[in-house]
Amino acid sequence: MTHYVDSEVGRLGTVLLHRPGPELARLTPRNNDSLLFDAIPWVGRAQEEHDAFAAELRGRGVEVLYLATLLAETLAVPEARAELTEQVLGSPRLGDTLRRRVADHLAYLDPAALADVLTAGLAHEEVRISAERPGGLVWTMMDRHEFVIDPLPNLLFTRDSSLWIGDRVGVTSLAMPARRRETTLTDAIYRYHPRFVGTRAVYHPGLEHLEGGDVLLLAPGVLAVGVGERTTPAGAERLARQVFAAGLAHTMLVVPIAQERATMHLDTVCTMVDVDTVLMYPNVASTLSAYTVIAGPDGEPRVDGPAPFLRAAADAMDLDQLRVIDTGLDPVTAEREQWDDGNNTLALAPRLCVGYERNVETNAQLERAGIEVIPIAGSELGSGRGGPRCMSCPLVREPLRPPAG
Ligand SMILES: NC(=O)NCCC[C@H](N)C(=O)O
Repeated sequence: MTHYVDSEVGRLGTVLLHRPGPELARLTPRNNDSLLFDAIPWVGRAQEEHDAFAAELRGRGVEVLYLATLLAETLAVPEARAELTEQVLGSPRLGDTLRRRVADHLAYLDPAALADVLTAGLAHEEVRISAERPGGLVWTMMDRHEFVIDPLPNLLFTRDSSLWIGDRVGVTSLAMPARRRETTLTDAIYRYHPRFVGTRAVYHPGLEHLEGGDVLLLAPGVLAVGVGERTTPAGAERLARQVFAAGLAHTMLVVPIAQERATMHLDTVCTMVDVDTVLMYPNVASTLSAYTVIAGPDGEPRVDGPAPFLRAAADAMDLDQLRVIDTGLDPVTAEREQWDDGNNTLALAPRLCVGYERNVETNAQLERAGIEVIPIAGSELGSGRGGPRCMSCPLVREPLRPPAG
């Protein structure tokens, strides 16, 4: 099985999604902020919206892989099961007595049920405690609203926890505590699932912070990496070293973005909709800048700039200029639609993308510019602040440059 991605827009062949499940039902007004959701989603409706998104992809010939299915299949491999179980049991929050109770609880679960616990977490009242099997001091002193294993509601945003560059997978290094455990799951899937045997890695979670939503494959050999609330300058430098050493890219544009929630990743303000066209938040289009990083002769990354992002990108991509489509017509509409992930489109092919239907102005702008938009509902999915690009991790795209050999 060859997985290969060298652009944002080559015809999409295979994508990894996560159908939201019981982990969303863990969200409450007490924990939604720390779990990075802006509201409490209606779980059933979020699932319907997600199923409709997946159906649109399948209807256009895209193979949809589900993270929970891959995880359950991965957990059938004894080494993977042992590793993922040890990881959650290794939490210093548990203490020895509660650790034994949780270990017993997990030991009886079949792979699918264990996958549920690893994604939805384990609530205080779900641990089997009795006079013969006491919870000990930690369990007794715990608030009943606390989790023994934290849920992962942001797994929905598969874009951030892994990414593919060429034929290599990068398992990222997530910055926010609420998301860190996600990469233990993606890492295990790529290392143990039979589908990925022989896959080489270009990044791993022990490295500096880097999130997939910050990485755009502008053209074969040219990456853009946002640096802001999530990805750090050190993460961008590390990725540059890794991709240059592996021969996966020759140029990386490092793009500073505001360190705030509305612009948490580069793909919240800019996505590609054609080989030479980006959809961009107009309030930043003229001010975004970029440092151009290339591999020096000694292998050390060499840094130039900053220069205006659009200029630097066009130069790196060997274009006269990069075509820009604005989201929204006036600043207020633009700000509203950016917040609702208007910029966060998923390209299925050049000039064909998926976008949230609510971003009426943005979608009209795209259509006027000759880009077909497949509108999907996202009133519930969007409560986690992510759109179609955030909710998808492409594993196969038709190459814009055929793979060497
Ligand atoms: N690439 C993206 O912009 N992903 C959206 C992630 C949303 C999630 N609630 C987060 O705060 O990390």
